[in-house]
Amino acid sequence: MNSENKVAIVTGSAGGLGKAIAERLANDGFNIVVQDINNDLLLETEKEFKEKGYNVVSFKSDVSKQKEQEELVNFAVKEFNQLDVFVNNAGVDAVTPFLEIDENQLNKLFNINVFGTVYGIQAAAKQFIKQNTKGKIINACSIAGHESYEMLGTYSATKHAVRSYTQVAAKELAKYKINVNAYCPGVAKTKMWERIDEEMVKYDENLNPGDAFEEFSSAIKLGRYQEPKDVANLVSFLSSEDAEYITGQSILTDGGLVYR
Ligand SMILES: NC(=O)c1ccc[n+]([C@@H]2O[C@H](COP(=O)([O-])OP(=O)(O)OC[C@H]3O[C@@H](n4cnc5c(N)ncnc54)[C@H](O)[C@@H]3O)[C@@H](O)[C@H]2O)c1
Ligand SMILES: CC(=O)[C@H](C)O
Repeated sequence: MNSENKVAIVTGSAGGLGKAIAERLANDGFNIVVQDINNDLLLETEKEFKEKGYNVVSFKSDVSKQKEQEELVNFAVKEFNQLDVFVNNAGVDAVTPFLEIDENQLNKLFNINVFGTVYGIQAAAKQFIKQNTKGKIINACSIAGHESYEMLGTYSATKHAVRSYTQVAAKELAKYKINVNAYCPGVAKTKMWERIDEEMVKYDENLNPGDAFEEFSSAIKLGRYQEPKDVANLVSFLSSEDAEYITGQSILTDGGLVYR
């Protein structure tokens, strides 16, 4: 294995936090595989990154399919010969009162946020074991993995499950020198929060567009909402040798919102 040319996969990286994470890891010197289900946006991001001089390839797939997570890892290894970091970033949201949670919502959110993360951990870990190298797996959790939010019940439950799988995978995979951690962002202005705000406003006649986002953000002690680069900074650290002695942790990066 070539320690000069480390390779990272970032799922859900056509936009939002995943794109910022992929760009930061590229600047850290990683060869990057960007992955997303949104092919148009994915190709745009790949083109933009290539123009910036990053060593990047793209793979369109659905993280909720076990076989496609395996194919993603195989693709990375075919392109770059090895895998060092796998970031399970892809995720989806849903906003409803508890009494309106239905089968479709449960299936969609658990399939992508939870099953997708499990399949990603498995595919990456099997590759690290085959390579006989250390490896780092980093999952997208959330403040909602530490605290359960009204109107975000299913989403919060999926992020609690991600925290749980992060712990158990860290325990079981430690013997292979695989670190498994998670990042827990707070409130970042991505497409996800645009959708959450839009839905929350629909359910509350006292809210105007932008109010739900402002309400959540107003509790942040450092006085500003999260930028994608704040999240990328943490993922960069968790991907580095400096994080070698950290495993099983779901680390908050939220500007002072949830205290654990
Ligand atoms: N934005 C926030 O404030 C915030 C806070 C805490 C945690 N998070 C978590 O961070 C991660 C990224 O969030 P974001 O705000 O960038 O979201 P986003 O919606 O802006 O981007 C998510 C990306 O994932 C992709 N995706 C969705 N389903 C997919 C699938 N089945 N397979 C592959 N790709 C898929 C989307 O196409 C999109 O490009 C998510 O896991 C989210 O839960 C976000
Ligand atoms: C979207 C998210 O995870 C938090 C609730 O901001």
